[in-house]
Amino acid sequence: PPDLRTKHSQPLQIAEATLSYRREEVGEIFVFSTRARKLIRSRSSLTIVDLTTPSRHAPNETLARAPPPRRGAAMGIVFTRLFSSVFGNREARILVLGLDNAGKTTILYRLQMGEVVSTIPTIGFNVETVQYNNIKFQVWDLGGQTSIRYILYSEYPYPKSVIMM
Ligand SMILES: Nc1nc2c(ncn2[C@@H]2O[C@H](COP(=O)(O)OP(=O)(O)OP(=O)(O)O)[C@@H](O)[C@H]2O)c(=O)[nH]1
Ligand SMILES: [Mg+2]
Repeated sequence: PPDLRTKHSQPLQIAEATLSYRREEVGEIFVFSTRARKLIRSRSSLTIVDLTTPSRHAPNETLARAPPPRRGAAMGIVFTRLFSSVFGNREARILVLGLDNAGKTTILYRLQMGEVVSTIPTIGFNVETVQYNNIKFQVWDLGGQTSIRYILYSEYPYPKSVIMM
């Protein structure tokens, strides 16, 4: 696994939360902003986000939400394009990272089952294989609560891609 404690550390603006992140030259990152409701894609390198640095917000306030997006059509198209363009027919492992209450588990089960299910805060992680069109991917959804972030992220097997929420 990448060592999250090395390399450059720069501020990253995500949904009004200023986080500290460290860059690893391994792949790509996809940042899905629930607030801006858009996907920001960086082709240059995978950025593994170290969320152990406290933000200026309390955890549950950090991603204060805009009104709920219309789930369904728009998001489906976004993810179809995203995963088709990147993975083709291959299997891929994807890591979903983000602060607690950001909507990571919701996205995982929305992708897998096509509907929004009610969630509870994730202790540990969820791993699901999601078949989406002709793409099969293994999604690791890691709990975002402060006390478990660092250990899980640093022990996580090397991912192909990251969805940061
Ligand atoms: N309004 C709104 N609420 C959302 C959205 N996505 C998720 N939620 C709600 O936000 C709450 C937290 O969602 P989760 O998916 O459990 O968040 P999480 O990132 O998995 O949180 P942890 O497991 O604690 O890291 C739930 O009540 C969801 O129903 C969204 O796009 N809009
Ligand atoms: Mg969760």
